[in-house]
Amino acid sequence: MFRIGQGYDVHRLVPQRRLILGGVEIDHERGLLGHSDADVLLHAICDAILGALGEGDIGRHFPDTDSAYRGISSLKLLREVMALAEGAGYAIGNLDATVIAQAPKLAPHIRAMVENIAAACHTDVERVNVKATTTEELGFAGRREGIAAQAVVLLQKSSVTEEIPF
Ligand SMILES: Nc1ccn([C@@H]2O[C@H](COP(=O)(O)O)[C@@H](O)[C@H]2O)c(=O)n1
Ligand SMILES: C[C@@]1(CO)OP(=O)(O)OP(=O)(O)OC[C@H]1O
Repeated sequence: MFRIGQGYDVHRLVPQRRLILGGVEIDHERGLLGHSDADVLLHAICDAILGALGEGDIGRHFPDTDSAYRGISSLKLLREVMALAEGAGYAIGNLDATVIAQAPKLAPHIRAMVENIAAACHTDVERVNVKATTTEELGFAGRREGIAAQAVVLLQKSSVTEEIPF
């Protein structure tokens, strides 16, 4: 009836790439490098859902050797992952994620990220939480070399989610 999963991802910050987090394009002097749009937050969420389903990871479902995924919006990947969950009879119980970034300041963008994630997962914004933290200038994130994200997702059988409001 319940399945829990966690996800973690890191992407490198480089010049001349767009910075997209939670499906939101953020004005910044560098962006994340990847085969897709490198949306590290959505990748961590995809992995958490896949983990809850016992379905491996994002690289297994969307290999970075497949040109179909070059530059793809990770919102599309999240919708596909969610379709797998729904096909197995699951809906989001709740989802919590943290973006680990020294910069830029993400607080002004969090609400838009939550709305994108909730829409892609066919759930209410009340079931989705996104946080941001720096690492106090320690480590790769602190040196602004990359951005990391982690996520935890609880999946519930859809029948339960319909009966029990959040
Ligand atoms: N990239 C970030 C990082 C953090 N925030 C917000 O600032 C708060 C304090 O961060 P600490 O790392 O000093 O704990 C944090 O709780 C976030 O609200 C942010 O907006 N963007
Ligand atoms: C998302 C995919 C899509 O090809 O590519 P990347 O953007 O490189 O992201 P990563 O987190 O390395 O996961 C692998 C791939 O699934």
